[in-house]
Amino acid sequence: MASLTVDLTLAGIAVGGAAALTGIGLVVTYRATGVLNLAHGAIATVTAYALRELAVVHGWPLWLAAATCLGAIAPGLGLLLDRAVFRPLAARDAGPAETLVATLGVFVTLVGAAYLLWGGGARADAPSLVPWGPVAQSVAALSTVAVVGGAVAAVTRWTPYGVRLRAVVDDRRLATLAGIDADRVAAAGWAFGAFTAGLVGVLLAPFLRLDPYGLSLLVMETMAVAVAAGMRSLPAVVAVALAIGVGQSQLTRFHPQGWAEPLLQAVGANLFVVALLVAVVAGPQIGASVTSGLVPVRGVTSRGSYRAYRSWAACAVLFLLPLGFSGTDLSTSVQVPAMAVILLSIVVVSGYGGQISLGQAGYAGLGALFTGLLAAGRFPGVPRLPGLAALLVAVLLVAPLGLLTGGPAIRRRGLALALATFAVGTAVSRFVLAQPYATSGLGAGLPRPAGFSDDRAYYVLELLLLGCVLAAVATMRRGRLGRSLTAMGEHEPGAAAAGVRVPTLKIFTFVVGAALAGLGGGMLGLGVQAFDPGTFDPLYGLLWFAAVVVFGTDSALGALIAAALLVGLDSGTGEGVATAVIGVLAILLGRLPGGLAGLRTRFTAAPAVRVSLSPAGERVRARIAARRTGADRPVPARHSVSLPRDGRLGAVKGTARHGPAVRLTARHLTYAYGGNTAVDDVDIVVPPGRVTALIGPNGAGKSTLFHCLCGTLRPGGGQVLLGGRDVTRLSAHARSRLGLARTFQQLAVFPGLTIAENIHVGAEQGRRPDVSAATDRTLRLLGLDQVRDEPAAGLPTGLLRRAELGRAIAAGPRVLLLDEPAAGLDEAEVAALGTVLRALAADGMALLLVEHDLELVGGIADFGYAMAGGRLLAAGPPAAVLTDPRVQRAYAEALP
Ligand SMILES: Nc1ncnc2c1ncn2[C@@H]1O[C@H](COP(=O)(O)OP(=O)(O)OP(=O)(O)O)[C@@H](O)[C@H]1O
Repeated sequence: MASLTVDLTLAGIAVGGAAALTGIGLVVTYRATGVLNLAHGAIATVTAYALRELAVVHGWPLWLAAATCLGAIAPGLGLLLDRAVFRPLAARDAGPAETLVATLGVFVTLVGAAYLLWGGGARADAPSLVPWGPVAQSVAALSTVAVVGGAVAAVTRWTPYGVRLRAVVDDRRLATLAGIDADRVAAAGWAFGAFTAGLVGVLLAPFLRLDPYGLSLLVMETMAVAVAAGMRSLPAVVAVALAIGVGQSQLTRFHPQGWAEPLLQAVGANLFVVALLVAVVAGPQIGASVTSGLVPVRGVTSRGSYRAYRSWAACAVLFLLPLGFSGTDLSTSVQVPAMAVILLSIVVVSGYGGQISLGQAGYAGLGALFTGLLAAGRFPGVPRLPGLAALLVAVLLVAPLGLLTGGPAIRRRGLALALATFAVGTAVSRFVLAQPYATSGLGAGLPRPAGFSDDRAYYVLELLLLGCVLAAVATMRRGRLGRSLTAMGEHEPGAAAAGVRVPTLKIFTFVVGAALAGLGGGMLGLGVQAFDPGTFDPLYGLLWFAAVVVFGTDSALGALIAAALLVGLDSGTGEGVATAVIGVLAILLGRLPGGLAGLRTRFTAAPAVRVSLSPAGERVRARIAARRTGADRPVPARHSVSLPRDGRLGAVKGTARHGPAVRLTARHLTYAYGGNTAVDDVDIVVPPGRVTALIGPNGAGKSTLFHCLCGTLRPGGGQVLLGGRDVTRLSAHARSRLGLARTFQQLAVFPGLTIAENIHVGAEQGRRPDVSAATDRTLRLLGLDQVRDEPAAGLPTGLLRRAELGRAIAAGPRVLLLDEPAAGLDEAEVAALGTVLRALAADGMALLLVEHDLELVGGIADFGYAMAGGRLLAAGPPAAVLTDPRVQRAYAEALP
């Protein structure tokens, strides 16, 4: 017994050691570059194959092959990735979403390349650098971890590189300004990270299957240890890795009775997946807290244009083409509509809702599994159902499971959400799809619906279902739902401030996404008449996501083309080609803002002879031009876009619609960031019919107080009252529905919507009966009626500030909080803004103005508060506050 315990512990240490190496490599790369390298596992796989190629195929001595692989190939690959992929992204300040897609692209490319070069079968002859036996392996693993971890600690602590690394980690821009070559630091980080990946690959390959997908995925799962350690602490990485490794092997000792045994075995075998799930769902947020749309690539939104109709017609011909083939064997073609429905599920979640989902393969697999079980009469408590009914019931069963990823999405964003959805997809695959108790007997003979048993008839049925899905997806794009989704995807806090019920909408998109993926999976299962868990491997979740992003995340047409490409390439040229092609395209995307959709417009939007278009056509052209340049777009000279100084202020009348005037009150409000108290026992009152100003030097705590008032931060102490109602614990969107509106310091407009649509979003969330009239009135009031149909993307800042203000006031708020509304406006615009704000106050609205423009404050405020160091310094008439010696001293002290 004791020897069993020791043996299992040693085996666990060997696995934990490999996971620790993965974690160390990931953390170092992340700290040096800000990139969580999802391709780590693929680099491990390629290095392991390279070692086998040199030592086994070409007969090199093992030490020479290992030195070449670990000393040259793996770090060289890291350097290549740095130069070719990630440095260009860093140079143009690409967002976390683009970087994530690039790492996925690298992952998919390397896996596809490994597949093409070395085939898909598992290799049992990977050479081992470590003698067999648990003692030797665990000693080797521990000593490697000690050497690598110790070297990293020594380098970061005691060498000039370490100092530079720490400076870059703290503040990359500042470090660069101080003369540090951040690119070299990043290159070293990539080389080291790839070296550790290679080390893990060559250590693990002999003991596991060496196949392109399996090893890559396995190493990816072990990134749980880095995530659990908050991507920071190396000792924590090692401790978590060893604990999971040992726990995993010790679990193999337990053999409970009945259903618990396979479950326990599955938990044991997949403990890293469980740990990843727990770490991303319950652990700290990793990565930047991204506040804008996560998925950068949007297709051309010239919906309704001639070119769009032409593309759709071409696509329809492509999908109808197989029906013209002679014979009845369409066994490959039947996979295309099913795949298209699965990819459309990603379009809904990521393109429309702006949420990253890497786990759609899990839902597709569940759809196929449930369809099979229902059709075979093996679903517990449900009688055997005919094929079509089985498919539809399966969709209904899968839909609520969308909560599995929708739930984490409420609190998680960016990288954390990507990992959470990946972990959910992997867990579904491992705990359900791959379990014999769920799937036995479904390998073959899944019956198609009666009357659709031959390929041709079934293909027609699939086209009908695809048509229904396209119609449903198109309705999601329109009207209030479409605007709310776009707003949420492009600026989540902005959408919440406008009153969009962000958590509900997120759940909704994930539920619809799960239903569609389930439908596509079921169609695929019926199409190939078998349930194969391998078809829904978690890796496909990554590949399908990359494919959708490459063809324009919000483009339904792109999803159809991607589906045809994925199925067609693999069946026509051999498996692995589609993977490699999609991977390369995803990498290229980083070099081509706008994605393939952007590429399309590049060639088609600039005809040699410029034909003059109708006004609508010109708008599309302008929109395309903006996408190509990404620059601020000049506003057409013929438009009058200045703010009205007085003439149109009649439009203000009745702007506030949320009922009687109220005051906003903060009592003893306190907020601390860790140990730093940014707001300290502050009392303020914002009465109706007045402009109240809040001033103070940089770092005074104004923004933090502002966030506590509007609900984006939850104060640590004190109360916020709206009228008599305590709203301290209400979310931002709930406060907005009670009549509290806000603008943002950093512009919060929705670039994918027109100026009028931006304002419409605010008006319709305010539940006004007169949404269109309120939108028109607001456009007039702010002098925006001439640019109402211009897309917001790329318009000048002054106009966008007004559009944001318009969105806030169109909701008919009773209290309006403005965070530096004059930033980016010229003198005339500031003066006109002041006139509008005074008119709003005269109409009964309560306004709070956080502003650095003291002239504006002195000119329009009725009452002023001054803060410094988190506390109120002075309160009273603006002139008195501005000249208060304590306030002047605080400003003087804050000067550099
Ligand atoms: N996200 C954060 N994490 C940690 N500390 C923060 C954070 N945001 C602000 N702080 C700190 O809280 C204090 C108050 O910052 P705050 O941004 O509220 O001041 P402010 O008056 O709005 O400044 P500014 O006019 O420059 O926007 C500062 O010391 C700042 O460094």
